[in-house]
This record gives sequence, structure tokens and C-alpha cells, in this order.
Amino acid sequence: MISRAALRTSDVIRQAREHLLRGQQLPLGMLDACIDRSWQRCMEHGLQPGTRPELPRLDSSELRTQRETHRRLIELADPLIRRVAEDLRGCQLLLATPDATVLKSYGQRFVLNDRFHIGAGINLDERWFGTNAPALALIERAPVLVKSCEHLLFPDNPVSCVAAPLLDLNGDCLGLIDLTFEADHPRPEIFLRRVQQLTGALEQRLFFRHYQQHWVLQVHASLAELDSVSCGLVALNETGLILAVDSQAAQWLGEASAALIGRHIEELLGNSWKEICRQCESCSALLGLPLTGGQLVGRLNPPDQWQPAALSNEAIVVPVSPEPSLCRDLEALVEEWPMALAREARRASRALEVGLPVLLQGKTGTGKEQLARALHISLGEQRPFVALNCAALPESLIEAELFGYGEGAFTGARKGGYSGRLVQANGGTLMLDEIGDMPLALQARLLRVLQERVVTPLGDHREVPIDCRVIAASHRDLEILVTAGDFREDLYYRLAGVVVELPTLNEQVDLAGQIHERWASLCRHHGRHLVLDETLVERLTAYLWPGNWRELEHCLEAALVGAEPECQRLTMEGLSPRWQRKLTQPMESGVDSTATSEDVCNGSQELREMERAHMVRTLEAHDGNMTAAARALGISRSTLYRRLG
Ligand SMILES: Nc1ncnc2c1ncn2[C@@H]1O[C@H](COP(=O)(O)OP(=O)(O)OP(=O)(O)O)[C@@H](O)[C@H]1O
Repeated sequence: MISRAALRTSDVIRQAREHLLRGQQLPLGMLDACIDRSWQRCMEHGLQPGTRPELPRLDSSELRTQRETHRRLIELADPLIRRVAEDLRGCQLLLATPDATVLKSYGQRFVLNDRFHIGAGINLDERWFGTNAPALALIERAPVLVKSCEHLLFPDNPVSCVAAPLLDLNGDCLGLIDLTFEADHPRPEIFLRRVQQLTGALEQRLFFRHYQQHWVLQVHASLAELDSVSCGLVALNETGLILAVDSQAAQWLGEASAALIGRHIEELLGNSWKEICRQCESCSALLGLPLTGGQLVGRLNPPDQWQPAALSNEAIVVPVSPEPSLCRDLEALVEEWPMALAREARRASRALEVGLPVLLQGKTGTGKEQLARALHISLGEQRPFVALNCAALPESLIEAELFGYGEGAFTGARKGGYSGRLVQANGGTLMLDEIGDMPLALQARLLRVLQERVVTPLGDHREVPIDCRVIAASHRDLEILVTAGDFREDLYYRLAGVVVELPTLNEQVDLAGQIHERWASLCRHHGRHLVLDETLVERLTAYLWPGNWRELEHCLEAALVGAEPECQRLTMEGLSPRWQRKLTQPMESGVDSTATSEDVCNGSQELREMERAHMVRTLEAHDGNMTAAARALGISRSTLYRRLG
């Protein structure tokens, strides 16, 4: 289907459309077979080229209900699709239900024609939308490519799309993933492969999840490919009997799944099952599989992925001992801050003191952790400060890490169990960093703990009372996440006792003054006395600083410690070539997508007007949804409000 569809030229497809409009039968083979079938079905539904259909679209509460219904699908697919969307700039990815209702949209937002944009809440059923990749993938139960001109009702639309269904272990359809890209892309089959890889990876994840209490054998002909989507998976019970075989494994093993299920793995491996299990008592083991017809490589994964080694891995836990530079007393920290912000920080400190939670919001490097530590210190230095980065922990470990577990809670649990970060923070402060990245299912458990103030460790029925102050932080706007259904509203209100929004460097009222302050403090710290050249300061203030304070600090400190001993004034020439380049080409400097919008906003009145018009258009394209529009523009929602205000 891939190559044949790719070979169809738009001229041939146009001719086919004309045949259809004249009521003539299409010559056999003129269209790709699945497109042909789809066009025939569309005609039977009364659709034909030129039909302008009314598309059903869910309102926000209906969409929330759909998302709740398909919560498991979203939790499974969301992180992977996000990653692909970040990779494939300029493409749009959709996650949809088995009846083609779009649950979420990622990346670019394409508009099909002046009437519809593709986004969450629309339903792409063939009966009203005509030929399209999501509908076809569901009907054909296979990956499909639908080129721009093959969309029966929208032949002049600017996009082509590929889609693949996501099947569960029984072969039932859980949903689908669509990838939409510009129609003139020369190699659409690349996207088809990408979407197949994505659904393949998700199906493997489902298999591992389903059989997490069992042994899972990965098989492939090549060691290098053992972790790829082309590897096959076999689930085994504790005695080595085969419980399930996925389609890839059946291919590698050269037999139908049904013929393999119920047989003993020793028949395939030649080794004793006991011996193999002993090899991988604490971790997965690599095996050579001497099979008739050739040698395969395998990896046998023991039941339950939660290994004690992984749980005690300190690298995934934010260290409890604070970095010296981050440990500043609250008053010293807010001394130079704008008055309103300093007032908010003091308010947060008072709130924390009486047990109210504090939420710190701000882009990366805006000083959330620094403020959290200062707030903690203002309560009394003797108490523990426990920071947990919710984004850095694998999803399967967060629960054990937060709530702890009892002895023998699962295979390989530490002797004596583990108290968990919440209990460790007892009497002190718990910082839940990047809380916006916490999976929805865990949010529910955390909410219960915060309400009831007791923790029940995994595998243990005893309740442990906890008494700690909570500071949550996120670079993502939690209100936006709540609106999008990605963060629980009730948890948001539980955490947002006092909200402090930390401004980006570009939002500082007196950035030049702040740069001088920071420079003076660094000079004191390093015992140097260099003057900052004013032309350089101008360049520094014009730069966008996507990494905020952290980036500024790196830039200034590197220049200071690298300056010649006799140097008295730091000018542009004193900076590294990389920094000189960044500061002279500010528009290109941004890895950060805020660069374009922000930079234009700093420009002339005319540019500002153009920027505003662009924002209004984007907002309209997103049905007035500020969250979605801000995301599409690559700026924060508050920035969007401000710029439009
Ligand atoms: N107001 C400030 N003045 C000067 N330096 C600051 C200020 N705020 C933060 N910094 C410095 O910026 C760096 C980053 O701060 P911090 O780690 O607190 O930011 P963050 O918002 O938690 O970042 P991330 O979200 O990436 O974890 C630190 O080295 C800190 O000392």
C-alpha cells in the first residue's frame, strides 16, 4: 500500500475524480485499491467532490468526557507522540478514538480550507469527512497514506496524511494515530514508516504492561535491533510455558502464535528454564537462541519491571542537600526584586508557615528552585527539604518513590521496605518540581494524600501520617493544563494556595540594571574588578534569554573567569565566539520557539501591529482557545493576554 499509493500522480487522481463526477466507472487500478474503495463508499453515502459537509465537533465538556473515557489510551500514547511531534517540526499529529474522534492534537495546526482546522474534538468519520487517513486506517485496520488530492471532498487542501490503528493484545482497536504534513513533501512514505513505528512501539508497551507480572522474552535476528519496534515479544509464566506471542515474534520464530502458545520455552531455547531464570535474577539477561533455521538473539526480562536497583538509583532523585548557590535567605533573595514580586514571595512564605501550599510557575531558569529553597529556609533551617523532580522519574517508579513500599511489596523490593519521599519530608518541606508532568493516575493518589495527610505505602496496609509543607513548581502553566484536561482541577486548587509567577528575563522591567547587579555579584565572588561595557550591556538586553537567569549566569561567569588578568573592561570581543554570534544574531539564537514572537514584539510599531494581527489570526484558528493559541505561537498564555491586551 505504501509504494503503490506513493506512485499515484495527482494528474491520474484528477482524471479519476472527473470520471466519478461524470458518473463513469473508474478504470481498474486507476486509484490505489483502498482509496478506490473509500471513494465508492463516499459516493454511496451521498458525498461527492464539491460536497461541503457539516463536521461534528465536541464542545469542551464533551471532549473532557471523551478524554476521561480514553484516559488509558492518552496516558499510554501521549508521552511518545509528544516526543515525535517535537522531532518532526512542521507536522501535526493526532490521537483519536476508535470512532475517529480526535482526542488530542500535537505540533502544527493545519487548516484544511478556509472553513475547518484540524484539531481536538472533531470527528473524521468517512461518512461526513469523506476519504481521509484516520477513517481509512480504522476501516482497513492497517497503516494508510492519503495524499492531498486523494481526499475526495478536499482535493485542494494543503496537506497529506498517514495514519495507523493502535491494536490491543486481542487485536481490538484502541485508537489511532495520524500524522499530517505538507502536501508537497517529496517522500511521504517516511511519515508512514514513522507512524507505523509509533504504533508499533505503543503496542509493545501495551504487551509489557499487560505481562508485567510475567517473564517477557524479546527476540530478533540482530542484537542491534533487539530494542527496536521490529523485535518480537513472547510472554511466559513462571514455569516457562508460553502465554502469548505477538505477531513479530511469530514471524521470527517461524510459527503461528496459536501453535506456540502453551508450549514450553525449553523446546525453543534448548536450555533448562531454571538455569535461564537464575541468570537473570536481578536484571534482564541476553540469550542466544539456537533455533532450527538460524540463530536468534533474545533478552529475557524478569517479572515486574520495578527493580530494587532502579529504585535506589540516586541519579533520578533530586539531591536533598542544596547547591550552595541556590541556598539564599528569602530577604536576601528578594532584596533586588521588583516590589510586587517580592511581596508575592513574602506572602508565599507566610502562607507556607501556616501550612498552605505554594505553587511556583515560571519558565526554565527563572528561579523556581532557588525561591523554593529560600522559602524553606525562612521556616527554619533544621527541617528537611526534599525535592522530587516528577519529570525525571520513570512513570513506573514515581509511585514507589513518593509513597514508599512495604517489605516484599514486589519482586526485589528492598529489605525493610522504603519510606518514600513524602515521609522523608515529614516536619519539613516537600518540593514537587515539574508537577505538570505527573501522570494523571498518580495525581489522584497525590490528591488523596494531601487531603487526608496519610500515606499508605505500596503493598502495606498501615497508614503513615505525614506532616510536611508542600511547594509545587512547574515550567508549564497548570491552568492551561487543567483546561486541556491534562491536569486535575481539584489537585490544582489543592496545590495553588498561593501562586507566584516568576517572570522571564525579558519580562524584567530593568534588565540592564539586573545584568549590572549580577555582574557586580559575580565580580565580588571571583575577586575581579571589571567594568561592563555599555555597548555589550545593550546587546545583552536585546537578547532573548530562553534559558533565563541560568543562561545569563553562564554567559557572564564564563566571560569573567575567561578574561585576561590585566583586562579592566569586558566588551563584545571579550566573549567567546559562540556568545558573540548569539548576541549579534538574536533572531537565530533561539532554540526556543518564543524567539520569533518575542523578538518581533520588541520591534517597531509596525512590526508590533503585524505580530498582533498574527496572534489574532492564530487565536481565531484555535476557536478563541487562548491555551492552544499560545502553545501554537510558542509563548506563554499570560504573554499572549498581555500582547493582545
Ligand atoms: N532572581 C535571580 N537573580 C539571579 N540569579 C538567579 C535568579 N533566579 C535564579 N537565578 C539563578 O538561575 C539559576 C537557575 O535557577 P533555578 O534552578 O532556581 O531555576 P528553575 O526555574 O528552578 O529552573 P528549572 O525549571 O530549569 O529547574 C540558578 O543558578 C540561580 O542561582
